[in-house]
Amino acid sequence: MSEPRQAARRIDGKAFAATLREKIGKVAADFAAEAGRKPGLAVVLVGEDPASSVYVRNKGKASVAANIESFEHRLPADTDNDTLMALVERLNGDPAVDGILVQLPLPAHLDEQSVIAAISPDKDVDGFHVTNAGRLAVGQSGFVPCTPLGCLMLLKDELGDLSGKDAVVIGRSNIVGKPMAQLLTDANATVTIAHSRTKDLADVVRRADIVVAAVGRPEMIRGDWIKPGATVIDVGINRVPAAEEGKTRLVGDVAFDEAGQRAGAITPVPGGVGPMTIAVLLRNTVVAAYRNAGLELADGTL
Ligand SMILES: NC(=O)C1=CN([C@@H]2O[C@H](COP(=O)(O)OP(=O)(O)OC[C@H]3O[C@@H](n4cnc5c(N)ncnc54)[C@H](OP(=O)(O)O)[C@@H]3O)[C@@H](O)[C@H]2O)C=CC1
Ligand SMILES: Nc1nc(=O)c2c([nH]1)NC[C@@H]1CN(c3ccc(C(=O)N[C@@H](CCC(=O)O)C(=O)O)cc3)C=[N+]21
Repeated sequence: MSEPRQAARRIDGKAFAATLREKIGKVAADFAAEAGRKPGLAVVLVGEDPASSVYVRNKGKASVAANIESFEHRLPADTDNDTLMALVERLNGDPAVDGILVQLPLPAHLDEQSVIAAISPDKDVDGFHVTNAGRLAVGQSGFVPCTPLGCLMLLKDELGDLSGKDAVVIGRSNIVGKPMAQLLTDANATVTIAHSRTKDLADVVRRADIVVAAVGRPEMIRGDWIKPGATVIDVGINRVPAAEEGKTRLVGDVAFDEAGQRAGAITPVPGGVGPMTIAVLLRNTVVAAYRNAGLELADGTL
C-alpha cells in the first residue's frame, strides 16, 4: 500500500490580509489625528468591465474600513487619452489624494505606458511608474508593486529567512513576475525566472523550494512538478466554467488539489494572494500619505 501523503498547509492570505488591514487602519487613524485628514486613495476605472468593477468596489470597501478615504472615478469606455491624462494631472495636484491607481488593462485605444508615466511617482501606490521600478531595481526605497510584495509577506511568514532557497518565478510581467524575482533576489533566494520560452518548465519547477506562479493559465502547473515540501504561491486568477451550467468559478495557475499532495504549503485561489494585493495597496497608500505630508512613519511600522 502506498503511504498516505501529508496534505500541504493552506496559506490563508485572506486571514493574513485581514490582520494587516487592521494594523493599517490604526496607522491611518494616527495619520488622520496628526495630519487632520485621512489618507486618500483615488481609483480610476475606464469602461464597464465587470471583473474590474467588482475589484474596484472591493478596494473601496477595504479602504473605508481601514480609515482611508476612497475616491472613485468611473469614466466611459470611449474616454480619450487627453481626458484621462487631464484627470491624472488633477489627481497629482490634489492634496487630498495620496495614492492613484488606474485600473489595468485599459481599453485598447488608450496608451497604458503614457498614463502610468503621467502619475506622480510619489502617488504611484501600484509601483508601476518607471521611477519606482528603477528604485526597486537599484535598491532605493520607493513603491513596490502590491501583488509581489504581498507574496513576499506570505513567504516570509511561512518560511522565515529565505536565504539560499531555490525559487522559481513563472511569468515575467512588469507588474508581477519581474518585481517578484527582484524581491526574492533581495531576500537572498537564488531565483530562476521562467516564461513562455522556457524549456522543460516542469524540470525547472521540480528544483524549486519556492514556486511563484504568475502566468494566467488555469491549473497549468501540475502536482508532479512540485518538489515535495515546497512552498507554492499561486498568483493566477482565472475564471473557468463551473460544473453547474452557466456558472463560473475561479482557479489559479496551479492545479491546487494535485500540488497540495506534494507541497509543504500552498495558497488557495480565491483566498490567497488576491486579498494580499488589496491590503498592500492600502499599506502603500498610508506610507504615501506620511511621505506626502512630510510626517515621520517609523521604519517597520507597516
Ligand atoms: N492575485 C492578484 O492580486 C493578481 C493576479 N493576477 C493574475 O496573475 C496572472 C499573471 O498576471 P500578469 O503577470 O499580469 O500576466 P501577463 O499576461 O502580463 O504575463 C504572463 C506571463 O506568463 C508567461 N507565460 C505565458 N504562458 C506561459 C507558458 N505556457 N509557460 C510559461 N510561462 C508562460 C508569459 O511569458 P512571456 O513573457 O514569454 O509572454 C508572461 O511572462 C493572471 O492570471 C492574472 O489574472 C495579476 C495581478 C494581480
Ligand atoms: N492598476 C492595477 N493594479 C492592480 O493591482 C490590478 C489591476 N490594475 N488590474 C487587475 C489586477 C488584478 N488584481 C486583483 C486584486 C485583488 C483580487 C482579489 O481580491 N481576489 C480575491 C477575490 C476574487 C473574487 O472573488 O473575484 C481572492 O483571490 O480571494 C483579485 C485581483 C489587481 N490588479
